[in-house]
Amino acid sequence: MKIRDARVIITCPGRNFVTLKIETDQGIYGIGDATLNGRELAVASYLTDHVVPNLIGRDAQRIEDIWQFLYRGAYWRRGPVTMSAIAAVDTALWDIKAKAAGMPLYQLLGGRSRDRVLVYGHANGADIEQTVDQVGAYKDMGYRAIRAQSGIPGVKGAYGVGKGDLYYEPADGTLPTETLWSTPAYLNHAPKLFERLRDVYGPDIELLHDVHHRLTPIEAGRLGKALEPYRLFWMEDSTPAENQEAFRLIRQHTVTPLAVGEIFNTIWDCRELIQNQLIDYIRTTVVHAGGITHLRRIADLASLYQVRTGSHGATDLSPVCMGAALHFDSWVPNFGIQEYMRHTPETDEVFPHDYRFEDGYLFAGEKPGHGVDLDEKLAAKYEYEPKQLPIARLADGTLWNW
Ligand SMILES: O=C(O)[C@@H](O)[C@@H](O)[C@H](O)[C@H](O)CO
Repeated sequence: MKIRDARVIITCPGRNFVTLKIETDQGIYGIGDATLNGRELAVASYLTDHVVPNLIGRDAQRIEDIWQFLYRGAYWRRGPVTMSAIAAVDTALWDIKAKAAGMPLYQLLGGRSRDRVLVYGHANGADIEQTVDQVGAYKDMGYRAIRAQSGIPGVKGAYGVGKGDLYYEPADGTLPTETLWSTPAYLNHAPKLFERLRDVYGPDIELLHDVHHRLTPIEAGRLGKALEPYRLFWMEDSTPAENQEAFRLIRQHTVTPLAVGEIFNTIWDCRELIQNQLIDYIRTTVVHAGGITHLRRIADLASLYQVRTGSHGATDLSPVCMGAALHFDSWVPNFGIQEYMRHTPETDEVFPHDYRFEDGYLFAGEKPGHGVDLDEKLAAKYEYEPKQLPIARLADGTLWNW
């Protein structure tokens, strides 16, 4: 089965998505997500200019060999642009293989390890009471696990606070929006949010929180300790993770479970975190960590150390990534949870799919492949719009981590 054609399709039904479509000489095609929020065109060019010419004429069934060719063959390894491009090819090829076999993708991976995929949604509010109401709204929609974020008095544009609708989207400007950050105000505020949430909703609902890389390791240890009485499912990205060793300090101070990995691209970014048991959940995704082929390697390493998966699933990952992730989640033995931020109805229309949400769970569909398609005519109506993620500064003007 030879690759006859491959091309990149960019569409912006409210936000930008980059999709790779690979066609074979046997009429079967597959699609893969290549979206890198705020840097979309870099991956599109990497694919169109450097990857696609290498794909034409290759055997579409040799997924592993093509992965190795793109990773080793470029000489320049790793990085979000390279790995998102490789992921798009890999996802499209798994889609093709599963379609050719007439099987949903999870069957090819080894079959189901579970019937349904536990997901968490995002509740956020301008203040604690609004977040409390939003958590209630998510509970009413059936969610069993909810990430809670709240505005902080005196901190303009604190992370995770949307503009009041279900479809929070941080990449909101042609040039980055400037937000403010104050660690002392945040550290005083965050435990109060979770104290209130446990008072209102009791001990059973799963609560999660994203620190979004804002703290130093010792501050993260302090926060984790302060949150212990409220039994979080996890505390996410509490400190930047370039220095994996930094997590040892956090671990020494708290038993709040730790999650990290949405900006990781390869197994090398998390090897020490996993092998030293410094985290509980690894959040790498299909799209940013080299596709199903590489994600499987990361999950297998993690399983040796009882680290479970918790894939990133924000709206800047397209429904193609979500579809592939759900097949992966249905199979992977050491599954933890899947993030699920809803896409807008416009996005869902551009990417018809057979996964569905019910009672706090997502269900991968039974169609051959990963079950997500792209309506190219509709996609063409939504032109690319340059949009970047915000930045954060301290009150004195120092650039901080957004
Ligand atoms: O946990 C998450 O989902 C967030 O960290 C993301 O929304 C992140 O801010 C975006 O994916 C950035 O593009």
